[in-house]
Amino acid sequence: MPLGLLMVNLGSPDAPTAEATRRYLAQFLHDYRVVDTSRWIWCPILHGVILRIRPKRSAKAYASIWGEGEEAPLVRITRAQVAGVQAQLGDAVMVETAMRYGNPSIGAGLEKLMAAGCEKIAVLPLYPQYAGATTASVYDGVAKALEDKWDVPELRFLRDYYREPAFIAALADSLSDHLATLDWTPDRILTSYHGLPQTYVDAGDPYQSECLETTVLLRAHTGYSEETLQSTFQSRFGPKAWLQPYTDKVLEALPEQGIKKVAVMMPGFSSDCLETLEEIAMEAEESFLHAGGTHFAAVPCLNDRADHIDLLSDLARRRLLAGWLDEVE
Ligand SMILES: C=CC1=C(C)c2cc3[nH]c(cc4nc(cc5[nH]c(cc1n2)c(C)c5CCC(=O)O)C(CCC(=O)O)=C4C)c(C)c3C=C
Ligand SMILES: [Fe+2]
Ligand SMILES: [Fe+2]
Repeated sequence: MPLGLLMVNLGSPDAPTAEATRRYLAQFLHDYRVVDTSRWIWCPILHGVILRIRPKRSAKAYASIWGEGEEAPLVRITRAQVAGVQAQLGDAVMVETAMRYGNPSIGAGLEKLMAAGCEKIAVLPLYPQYAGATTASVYDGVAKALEDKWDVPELRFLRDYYREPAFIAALADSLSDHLATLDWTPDRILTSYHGLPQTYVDAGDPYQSECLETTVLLRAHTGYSEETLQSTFQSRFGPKAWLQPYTDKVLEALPEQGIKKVAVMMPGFSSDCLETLEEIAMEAEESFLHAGGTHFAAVPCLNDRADHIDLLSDLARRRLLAGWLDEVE
């Protein structure tokens, strides 16, 4: 009987169309972990305004990064990660891809594993830093997918992995590999993390401190100073205050301070996606150059780099499957 490993990422629309994007955003933005506002207030705004306007705009952005594949970059890259980890873990473990929103769903992934006879399933949310909106939402998604089952598998979850030395080393190597392809050296390197409403952190979400600690660990590993390697937060949504400093505002202000060569890396994203490929590598680059910057580089996420596959396989073996593996091998 194989062990099951479900690798879960956020998800993307099924196609870069307004209709598919509306379906995806409707599921995503109904999650209380993502938007904690009372439904009496939120649903009229969501259905009356956001789901009428945003899908068209976001679909255009998705179309600009979609490429030739049938699936969105985030889904394609996650499948490549799953294939890499499956190759390393061998036949004792069956590895499946799942998305918190959209397809392939968490429910479909669990069904496949259970149909193959997995009675023990480990869940690896592909978020290095914990946030209620991401990691805890995966826990909810797994519980929800199992709520109509009489016979539920034994489950284990990974909470975060930003402190793993191999994660920090992979980030540092991906940065130096990318910088080696440039014929210029950045004056400033931003570590840009997805944002979160400030109120969530004030209420106790540890995400901000895990992001800041990631950058501290990366500084210690690379030797970059506090001034050179700076943390920022991107991808705001709505009018509330989100975690600061905001990546776009920092980038727009840097040229005036004489900092015109900038590299941005995104250590909170395990694979490239809309927020890295479009928001940073297209939009942020354009506004930085417009503000007077001369050189801009977006460092690719760890994606299916060999060191990332090694890290994910090791996390699965050491922090999820330990003990279970001895029983099946
Ligand atoms: C509405 C509130 C949002 C919260 C809170 C939020 C937290 C959060 N998200 C990620 C990672 C990703 N988010 C992505 C896209 C995305 N995020 C939001 C909103 C919130 N995110 C929206 C509406 C979207 C969709 C795109 C758009 O319309 O702008 C993605 C990329 C998905 C893709 O298909 O490529 C990722 C990844 C984290 C890590 C996080 C909290 C820490
Ligand atoms: Fe609703
Ligand atoms: Fe998001």
